[in-house]
Amino acid sequence: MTKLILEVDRVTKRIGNKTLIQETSFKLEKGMIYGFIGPNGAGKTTLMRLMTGLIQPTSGAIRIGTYDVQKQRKQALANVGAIIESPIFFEYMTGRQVLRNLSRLHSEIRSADREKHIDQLLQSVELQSRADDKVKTYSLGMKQRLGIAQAMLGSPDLLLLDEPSNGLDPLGMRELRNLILQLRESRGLSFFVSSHLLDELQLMCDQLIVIRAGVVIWTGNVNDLIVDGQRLEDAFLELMLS
Ligand SMILES: Nc1ncnc2c1ncn2[C@@H]1O[C@H](COP(=O)(O)OP(=O)(O)OP(=O)(O)O)[C@@H](O)[C@H]1O
Repeated sequence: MTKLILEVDRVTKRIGNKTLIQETSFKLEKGMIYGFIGPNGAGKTTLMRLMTGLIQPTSGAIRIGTYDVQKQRKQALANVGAIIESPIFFEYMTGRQVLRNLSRLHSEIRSADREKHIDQLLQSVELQSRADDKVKTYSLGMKQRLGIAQAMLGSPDLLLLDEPSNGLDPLGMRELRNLILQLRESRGLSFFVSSHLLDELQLMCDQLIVIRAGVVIWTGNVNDLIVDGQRLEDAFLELMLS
């Protein structure tokens, strides 16, 4: 049976007289990789900020598991990790120190389990051999992987990644994609990934959520949008022009 992880329920966000997100609803299920696409300014970052409780909806609700993000913020967010905008680390710390520091913000991690949890995370993102080097010596891809380890502190079911491939070279992109696919496989994690790099999304996503001018205009299986070996980019442009 599919397990519902997050539900966006008729969410609207207005700032001043501008409607950033309008009456938006969708559901995310366990073990799925969702691509979140839309033109510049469509509202992707705004919706991801709403989903992680960084800003409040004007109306509607966001539930994670059975918890309301607004009313039961702490319990709701225990099940979600996020990288919204690029992760910023203290570059003079080692990767392990960064995770150790941030782990203190997670009361659900028992202090006796902390070091083991951090070791497992470093291993999951393949940073164990560089764990005790300073972050300033890391490549962008390694910093992005450390960001994923940070988002996985406390073992959430869902990771929200806002444009994670930005700035990565083709090898870095492939490593990130393989990491996402492997974490879904080994841990049953779900991912919600926004990106303008549609070829990249096509290689890893099961489902797509398409937003235009604050309104979700298409949700469904990637293969239902793409016809006969078409590129996602072409299907997306057709949808935008329709
Ligand atoms: N605090 C704010 N006050 C007013 N308008 C805002 C605010 N934050 C975002 N906007 C506007 O809301 C719209 C959606 O912005 P958002 O950053 O969510 O889009 P996006 O889809 O993430 O874009 P991009 O692909 O360029 O990153 C834009 O028109 C933006 O200018």
